Amino acid sequence: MKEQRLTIAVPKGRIMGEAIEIWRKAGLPVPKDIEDTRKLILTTEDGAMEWILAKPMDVPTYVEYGVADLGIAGKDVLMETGREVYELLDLKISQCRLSVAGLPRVEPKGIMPRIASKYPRVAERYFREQGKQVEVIELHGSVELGPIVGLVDRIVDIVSTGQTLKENGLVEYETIADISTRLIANQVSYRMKQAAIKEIIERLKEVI
Ligand SMILES: Nc1ncnc2c1ncn2[C@@H]1O[C@H](COP(=O)(O)OP(=O)(O)OP(=O)(O)O)[C@@H](O)[C@H]1O
Ligand SMILES: O=P(O)(O)OC[C@H]1O[C@H](OP(=O)(O)OP(=O)(O)O)[C@H](O)[C@@H]1O
Repeated sequence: MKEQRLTIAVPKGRIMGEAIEIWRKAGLPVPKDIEDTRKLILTTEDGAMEWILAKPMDVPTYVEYGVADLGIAGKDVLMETGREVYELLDLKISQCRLSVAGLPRVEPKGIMPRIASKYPRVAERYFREQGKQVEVIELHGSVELGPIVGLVDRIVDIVSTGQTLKENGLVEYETIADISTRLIANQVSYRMKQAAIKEIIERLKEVI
């Protein structure tokens, strides 16, 4: 594996813990001190892999441009960014769904209902495919606030346990997609570093 040193873009935040766990279970090297450092680039002790710690939504960007050979990204992020990367493996972690939600028993108003989302492209596409004209308003978090404060009629957001919706008096109307975390690759790296990448895939497959 030494001749084929790999760089992987890993999302900071909730996926990272689970990704580290699956990586360790597969017997793959994880940089020392990864859980308690502010450093953004870390190398494994054997020098075989470099880990770039990125914002979840930015992981496919590093991979498409080839500064990372591999990446770990939610299907939601892949759907939203539409980056040209190969999706190699479903890691089956951080499982959730992307849904349409809103206040109970309240129908969308007007000819252009408003939709709030951290996923504006996914939301646009979903309603367009349904033949519905909507105005999508991009928010960067706490999206559930949207319908409560009267900003929007509906939200498109991640639902996992449903607790956030419930505690904020919202209900789920439709599921757009089931979401889980994927291993992705740069298209050129996948060809040039095939041996090292395949070894990682095989080891991960054994523990998924
Ligand atoms: N409640 C949840 N339960 C399970 N998985 C989730 C949940 N929310 C998000 N995810 C998955 O985890 C990924 C990363 O979520 P995380 O909250 O760390 O990112 P983020 O909100 O985009 O982070 P940041 O706000 O720091 O950019 C998402 O892209 C999605 O695939
Ligand atoms: O169904 P649940 O288990 O309650 O999980 C769903 C919540 O988790 C995510 O939010 P996150 O914690 O990432 O915060 P955010 O609103 O800042 O994105 C998502 O955007 C929902 O708000």
